[in-house]
Amino acid sequence: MKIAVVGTGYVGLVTGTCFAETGNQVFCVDIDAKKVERMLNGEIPIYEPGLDVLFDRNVAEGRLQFTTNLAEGIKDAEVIFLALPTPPGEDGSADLKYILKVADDLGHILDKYAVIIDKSTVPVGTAEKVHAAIAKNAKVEFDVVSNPEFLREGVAVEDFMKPDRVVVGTTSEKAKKVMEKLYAPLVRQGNPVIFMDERSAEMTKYAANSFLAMKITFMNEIANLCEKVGANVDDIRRGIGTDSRIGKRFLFAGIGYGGSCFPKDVQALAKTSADYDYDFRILKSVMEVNYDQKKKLLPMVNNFFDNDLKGKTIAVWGLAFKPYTDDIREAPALENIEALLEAGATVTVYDPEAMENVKGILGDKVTFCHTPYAALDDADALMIFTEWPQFRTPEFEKMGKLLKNKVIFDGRNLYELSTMREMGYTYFSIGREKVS
Ligand SMILES: NC(=O)c1ccc[n+]([C@@H]2O[C@H](COP(=O)([O-])OP(=O)(O)OC[C@H]3O[C@@H](n4cnc5c(N)ncnc54)[C@H](O)[C@@H]3O)[C@@H](O)[C@H]2O)c1
Ligand SMILES: O=c1ccn([C@@H]2O[C@H](COP(=O)(O)OP(=O)(O)O[C@H]3O[C@H](CO)[C@@H](O)[C@H](O)[C@H]3O)[C@@H](O)[C@H]2O)c(=O)[nH]1
Repeated sequence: MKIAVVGTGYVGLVTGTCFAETGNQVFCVDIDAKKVERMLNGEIPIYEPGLDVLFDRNVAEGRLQFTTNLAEGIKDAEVIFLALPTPPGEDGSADLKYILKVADDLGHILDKYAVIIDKSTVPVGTAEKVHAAIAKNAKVEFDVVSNPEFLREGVAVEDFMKPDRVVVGTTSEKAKKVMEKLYAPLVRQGNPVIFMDERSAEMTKYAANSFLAMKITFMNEIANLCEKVGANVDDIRRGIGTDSRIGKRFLFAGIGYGGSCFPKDVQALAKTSADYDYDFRILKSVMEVNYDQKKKLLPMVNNFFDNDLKGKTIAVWGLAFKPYTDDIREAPALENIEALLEAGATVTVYDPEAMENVKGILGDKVTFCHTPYAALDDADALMIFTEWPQFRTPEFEKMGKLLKNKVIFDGRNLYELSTMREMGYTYFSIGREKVS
């Protein structure tokens, strides 16, 4: 098929590359001329494991092309993906200006039937708005379909190529046939394309993200209670996760959820609820608890140093909001580092992928180190914010020699309490007893 992808950010690039890999002819369109220039030079603009290989192959074999010109990109395309940003507006609702601008442009240039696909996460009613914006000027027939994306950063290729399900919202039989053809190669392993109307598809995306954010938040609250009653949240996770009605995934207590999706999508669903005069109380709690959870380690650090961080050096392992990505959007590490700096501490940091992005924000306010151990040299304590695999089995003896105090504040529960005890560390984690 001939496919156009408008917006070559995270989702657009994965969508375009994966559809090229399954034999389609894909044109990616982006307004960012520098980004397009880099891609035309064969450079992939994001870090995502496994995507580079597919990107290189499909560019080399001519199935994946790039342009800044919308009319060139959509020429003869049967489907046009809109993978554009939907950042939170001032009132928390998803800002549709990028999508509606492209929709308006499409109305002027569409010259044959095409299915326009909302791939971005957009509130209920957006497909109708996109339809109206195109229809204002369109001279040809077209359909607008809602097809939300469920991929996770870090495992995006696997999620896209082997989706648990594909959700398609359309009430047009013609568009349904096109969507079935489009997704046939991806769902042959037996996972379904679930068809529904546009509004239900739009809600499904917000319901999925909000449910997962709630699941994590529930475990974070259980963790907070575990600390008070003397129970271990990891045991609780194993104890309840084995119940197939609950499931093992997304039960890891920690330093709060971050990233480009959960925070903004929970907020946007709350805004939709308010718009429709519905008081969605669970969502409000999820947001409140997560706000506090992200700062959870700070009182422990302050308390350990008698509320005086001036002159102290805190080493930080992990900046990305989760492993296998360089994405730092809403990453818990960032606001904790800001608080440490504010309190007068010096901060040394290490992250295998995200340091370049953090340099753009913190500049020389922190010291960027080339190895995890370099960050520990003469530091008073270690804080951990991202569960990169290389942090899981470090050399504790070497760490103990580098650190001034053998103390770790772990926002990801990476270590066994027994190991920490044996190695003589003071160890704070989430929802488990303190080791001292
Ligand atoms: N990042 C994820 O993991 C993820 C997963 C599922 C869904 N989503 C949703 O997908 C959407 C896109 O997210 P993202 O992370 O890929 O966004 P992004 O900000 O990384 O990328 C968006 C791209 O759109 C481009 N753009 C803006 N205006 C344009 C225009 N007029 N014409 C062409 N290109 C234009 C930007 O230059 C940028 O490259 C959002 O709604 C997001 O909520 C994201
Ligand atoms: O048990 C868990 C699982 C996740 N997290 C945190 O939750 C956040 C989000 O993690 P994850 O869902 O893996 O990352 P995203 O790439 O943001 O993916 C989410 O957001 C995407 C954008 O909408 C959706 O497409 C995905 O389905 C959805 O999982 C991160 O801060 C994680 O550290 C936890 O704290 N505990």
